[in-house]
Amino acid sequence: MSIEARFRIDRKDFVLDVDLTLPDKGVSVIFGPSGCGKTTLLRSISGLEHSPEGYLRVGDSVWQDSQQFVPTHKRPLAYVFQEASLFAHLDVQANLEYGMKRVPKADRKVSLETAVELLGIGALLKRKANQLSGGERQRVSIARALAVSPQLLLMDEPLASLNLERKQEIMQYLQSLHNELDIPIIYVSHSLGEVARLADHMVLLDDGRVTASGNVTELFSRLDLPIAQSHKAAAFIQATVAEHDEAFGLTYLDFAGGRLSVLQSNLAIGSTVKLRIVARDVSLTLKHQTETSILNIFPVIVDEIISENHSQVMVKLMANGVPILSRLSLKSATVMDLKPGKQVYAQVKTVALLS
Ligand SMILES: Nc1ncnc2c1ncn2[C@@H]1O[C@H](COP(=O)(O)OP(=O)(O)OP(=O)(O)O)[C@@H](O)[C@H]1O
Repeated sequence: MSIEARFRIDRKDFVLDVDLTLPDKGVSVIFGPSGCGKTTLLRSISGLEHSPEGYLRVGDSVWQDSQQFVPTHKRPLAYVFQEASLFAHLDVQANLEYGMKRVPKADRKVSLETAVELLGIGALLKRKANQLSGGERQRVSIARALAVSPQLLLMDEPLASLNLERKQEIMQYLQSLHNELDIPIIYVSHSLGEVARLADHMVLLDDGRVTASGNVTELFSRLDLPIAQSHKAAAFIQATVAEHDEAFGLTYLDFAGGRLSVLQSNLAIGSTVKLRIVARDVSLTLKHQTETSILNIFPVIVDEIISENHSQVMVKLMANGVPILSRLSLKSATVMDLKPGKQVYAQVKTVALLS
């Protein structure tokens, strides 16, 4: 089953007009510039915004159609905002129990203990909410959202008010939520870093309209979308931890297109990881080079080339079906006579391990 959402909200200077199908598993990120309607879309899903002609189905439950509009408080969802909104005078435990008590026992799929453990807040339970740091407050808000065992979790830039260090820390908790819970998450963000680490599905929103919606790996490698034109353009791939090489301090990762190495990690053999390969770190050669310091080399087929400006091109490559991007000078592309269908070798300078 999926999530199906159709809304039209008319405001004086802004129209949200969307027709979306989202997976009912994993994290779907709504991504777009400030003012494009991300929060309005999330509010429409929650029922805080009423689009008269709207339609919303989550799995097999219809929350809105021409006959009915389930009010927000009756929708089995949880909403995490940018700023944590906890009861300042209550301790963390009481804050967590507050929402949970409204949920009938039979519907409690996430126990308080699980929520506490997933967000690492066991040591904070007796602390008053106004004695927490910003990052701790946000972790408690997320745990409180989980404790109501929602069928859908909505998160509106939950990391926006935190500094980089706190962001990284909470991101780890969000990743483990994603791995361990079966609750679909719709997550608003305007950070490509968050999208890269958390998203399975991405919706690009621009001026109230959906410009693309699909699997993250696929959207990041689409040359017609603005993400491929940003200086951070990158490919995201899944790989499996194959081997640790103690002698050289490396870990080998296998993906459909070959074997990659990263600095040795303590990841379990056989576990799945997400990797980022930035387009400007990928160079191409016509022959397999052996006299090079670059370790990560694999064959690829040129799929598409677009010119970015008068001196630079972006090349989409396929490594046995896995898209990889390479940003090159126009001169290199011309000298190598790159064209769709040509087989070349990708040399990757840096592979970043995201999870
Ligand atoms: N209550 C409101 N009344 C009228 N216009 C509003 C209201 N809330 C938002 N808007 C306008 O609707 C448009 C979409 O706003 P929205 O908050 O959904 O964008 P956003 O993509 O979430 O932005 P940001 O990333 O800055 O949070 C904007 O033009 C905004 O000014």
